[in-house]
Amino acid sequence: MNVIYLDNNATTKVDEQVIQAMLPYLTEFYGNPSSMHSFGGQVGKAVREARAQVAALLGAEDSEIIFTSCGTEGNNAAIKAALAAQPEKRHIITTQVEHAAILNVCKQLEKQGYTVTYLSVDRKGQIDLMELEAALTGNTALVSTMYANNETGVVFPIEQIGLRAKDAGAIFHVDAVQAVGKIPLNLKTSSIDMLTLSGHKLHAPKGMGALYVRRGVRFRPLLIGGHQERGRRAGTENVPGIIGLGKAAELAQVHLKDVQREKALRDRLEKGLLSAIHDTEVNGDITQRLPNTTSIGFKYIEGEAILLSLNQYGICASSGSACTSGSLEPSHVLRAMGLPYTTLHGSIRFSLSRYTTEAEIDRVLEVMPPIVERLRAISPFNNDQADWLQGREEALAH
Ligand SMILES: Cc1ncc(COP(=O)(O)O)c(C=O)c1O
Ligand code: FES
Repeated sequence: MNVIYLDNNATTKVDEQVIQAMLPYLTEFYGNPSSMHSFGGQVGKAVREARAQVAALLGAEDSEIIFTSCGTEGNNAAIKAALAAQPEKRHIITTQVEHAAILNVCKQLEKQGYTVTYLSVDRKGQIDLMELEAALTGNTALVSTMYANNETGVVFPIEQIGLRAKDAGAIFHVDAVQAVGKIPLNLKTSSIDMLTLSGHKLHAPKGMGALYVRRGVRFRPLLIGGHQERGRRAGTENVPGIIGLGKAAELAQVHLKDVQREKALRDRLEKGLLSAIHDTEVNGDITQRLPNTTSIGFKYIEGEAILLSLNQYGICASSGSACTSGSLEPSHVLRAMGLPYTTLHGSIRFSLSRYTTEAEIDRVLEVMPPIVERLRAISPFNNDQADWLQGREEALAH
């Protein structure tokens, strides 16, 4: 059975050209980029080229790019660096809908005496800039928000957040793991101080990422050791991974030009599902959204049951973020948006990529209506019980 892969926000297929670019650095060019001999030196040159490719995608200087082991490392390093640079400040602002690689770091920092403001989101998944303004004080070291949400695709008003953070003298970090390669970026003209990206979301391998640190922003390394990455990230470089990320960045820049095709397929899927299946709604702000993502709530049924049924057709989607999907807890993102209980549990995320075809979308449109119909027929939660369930949910939340 052919797999129809619509879970690209969880991870993506490594591009064939990325693999080809990497291969020589797993075989013949195994030198250490820091070595004095030219055998290592040629590897160092390739690493410099990859850095330039990543910088070009972001509109950054080469020297502003630090290679990391993943998006999670980038986020950890950015937060810790921002706090270390301003030890007198003890306040952080983030949002309720961040990835675990931000939220769990913040929770740990709270235990260490920091105060964290978790900005709320509205029903569309958008933050309130007034709430941000009210939260900012002279004690705020860092504002860290995501560029685009991994579950809903909702894009935050990044520059408006950044300008407010800068006015208050805070460092502005952006987790752009889901945005890079899907939205054009130009960090030269941006208020972003630090930005995280992850290779495996843009057709490079897993376990590879980068952190952008604006020139002039004080940075303290997370990993201490050798002088690699200009002393900002110790450890012998993951050369094949770096070469792969560079190539993936170059390809992403080309692909950004025809992202409309992907968006058109996403819209076709969304419109098709909404018109064929009643009691269905799109979660999140559809005017400010990634071109590849749709999160759809199918009322009165369980998302996990839909996923299992889709799985039988070889269709991969997701009910929340891959990291938390084993937990059966409703998504913290959809919860923060205040979705009703009945939608919260029946929400599915479809995330497309440049490999998605029209035939694949049509196949999903073919199989989804009967799946939902069958599950609803056996669902104990019919319309009458929905109000009772919502009431119970609210009671439990208090
Ligand atoms: C928004 C966001 N931030 C951070 C991460 C973590 O990236 P990585 O898997 O490379 O650690 C992910 C991916 O799971 C993500 O979606
Ligand atoms: S894999 Fe995307 S949220 Fe963890």
